[in-house]
Amino acid sequence: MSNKTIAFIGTGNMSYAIIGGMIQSGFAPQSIIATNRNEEKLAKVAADFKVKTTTDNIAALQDADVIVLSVKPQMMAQLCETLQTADIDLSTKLFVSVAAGITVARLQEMLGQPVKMVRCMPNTPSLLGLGVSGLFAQGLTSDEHTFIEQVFSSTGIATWVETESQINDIIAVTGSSPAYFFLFMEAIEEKARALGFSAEQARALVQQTALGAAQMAVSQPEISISQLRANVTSKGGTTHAAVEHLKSCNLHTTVADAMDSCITRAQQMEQEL
Ligand SMILES: NC(=O)C1=CN([C@@H]2O[C@H](COP(=O)(O)OP(=O)(O)OC[C@H]3O[C@@H](n4cnc5c(N)ncnc54)[C@H](O)[C@@H]3O)[C@@H](O)[C@H]2O)C=CC1
Ligand SMILES: O=C(O)[C@@H]1CCC=N1
Repeated sequence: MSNKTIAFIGTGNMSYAIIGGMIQSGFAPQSIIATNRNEEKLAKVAADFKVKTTTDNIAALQDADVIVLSVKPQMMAQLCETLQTADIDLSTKLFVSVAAGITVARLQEMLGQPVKMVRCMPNTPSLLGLGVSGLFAQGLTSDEHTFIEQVFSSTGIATWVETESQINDIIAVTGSSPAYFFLFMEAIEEKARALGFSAEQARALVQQTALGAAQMAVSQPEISISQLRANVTSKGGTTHAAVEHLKSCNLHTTVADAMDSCITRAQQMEQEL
């Protein structure tokens, strides 16, 4: 494993998940710095992962080789302004932004110089080593490329895209999509409760079924997902009735439209921020 130090600036949900995945896969806690302006959030990261923590972004910037910018997109300009005014040579650092809707060119503008920048679009299952991260960068050394790949493949699957605009597609397909699955689970859970199952039973039933379905897809790559569905669906049976209802409500089109809304929103943010 590389001896680079990596700092996560703005360690909230997403960076917590990435750090968790890194620690689980063997990164040394002392090579990771987590910052937040909120001491309570840092106390949890320190207790859970034993990484270094600080509320001082500039100290983290000073001490790290790789800087992951992980604040909400709307907070990014303000953060970059403080980093830019620190008396530190930013050209010696490798930056990674996990923010949706801010281009490399705009991030460089926010930092006041053409720093080396990786766009990364991770997702929260990274915490369990089951994440997906889309990566885009230009001009990395092979050492930098290897390090970034080590970090993000430690949290699950890491996949490089050729054009920056594909990062917006990755948001729709994997960055935001855990929420689509949770929404579907919420809907089943809600109906299970309406049918009389206790809250505890409803939760256990829905999560075990989601896990089982995902695990069946993962463990049998030779079987298409639509075939796995067909295997549950007896002709003229109960599943058929439910699936036909979902199809009659245009589920496929609805999902595709939702993913287009996700991409459109990322493009709008690129203009706004
Ligand atoms: N949550 C998700 O599923 C995903 C999020 N992202 C991206 O990750 C970024 C962070 O999102 P979340 O982790 O969900 O947000 P979050 O709000 O949970 O975390 C951001 C943290 O940054 C801290 N913060 C804000 N300004 C700061 C500053 N100047 N210095 C130090 N700390 C500061 C906040 O206290 C907060 O805890 C966003 O840009 C988002 O687009 C990307 C992929 C998935
Ligand atoms: O909702 C968002 O904007 C972020 C990016 C992908 C997941 N969460």
